[in-house]
Amino acid sequence: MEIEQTYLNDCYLISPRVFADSRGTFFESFNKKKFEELTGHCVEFVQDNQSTSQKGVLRGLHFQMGNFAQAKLVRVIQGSVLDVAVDIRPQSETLGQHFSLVLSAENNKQLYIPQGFAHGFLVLEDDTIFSYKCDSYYNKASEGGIIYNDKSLNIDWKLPEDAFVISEKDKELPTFETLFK
Ligand SMILES: Cc1cn([C@H]2C[C@H](O)[C@@H](COP(=O)(O)OP(=O)(O)O[C@H]3O[C@@H](C)C(=O)[C@@H](O)[C@H]3O)O2)c(=O)[nH]c1=O
Repeated sequence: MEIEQTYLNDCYLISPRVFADSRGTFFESFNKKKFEELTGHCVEFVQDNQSTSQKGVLRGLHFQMGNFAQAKLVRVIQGSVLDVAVDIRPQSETLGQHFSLVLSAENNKQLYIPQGFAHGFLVLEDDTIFSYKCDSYYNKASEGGIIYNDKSLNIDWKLPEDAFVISEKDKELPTFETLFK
């Protein structure tokens, strides 16, 4: 397993070591001890989530507030997404900045998104399966979000917006400025 710090503090890119043989492949999708040794961060994941989506689906940008803030370890099991993590920690030097990358079943990359970030992804292939671990339980009352096309965040989603499929809830999300005014 290789872990690289991204330019956003505490946000890590993880590349598992993949073993291939005549049967297929094997890799450790999570190893708590190695993760903690390599990042210096203690993690206690309590919930695993999985979603399936068709090409063009955009989920996000989401976070949970207060005591229900969630760190997430995200990956793609089938297909591919453009994954985006936005630093919304009020005291952070990189407040409002984001990190994005393609996560796919082919590259097996994972992103560790710490608490205090908003997260979203755009699905790049039909029948994509997205899987993630969270260190805090889902709590509907603590859900927050930012509109995906927020002007100040300026995220390049790489595909034309008119093809996006977005939930009614996500279309109504506030701007970054509204949250941080
Ligand atoms: C996130 C979540 C949703 N649900 C329910 C609520 C709702 O009826 C249904 C679908 O929920 P949503 O529309 O919020 O699903 P989705 O838009 O996929 O939400 C997810 O988006 C990505 C970007 C994230 O980062 C996640 O943390 C999560 O917020 O599933 C749970 O029961 N547990 C959960 O942990």
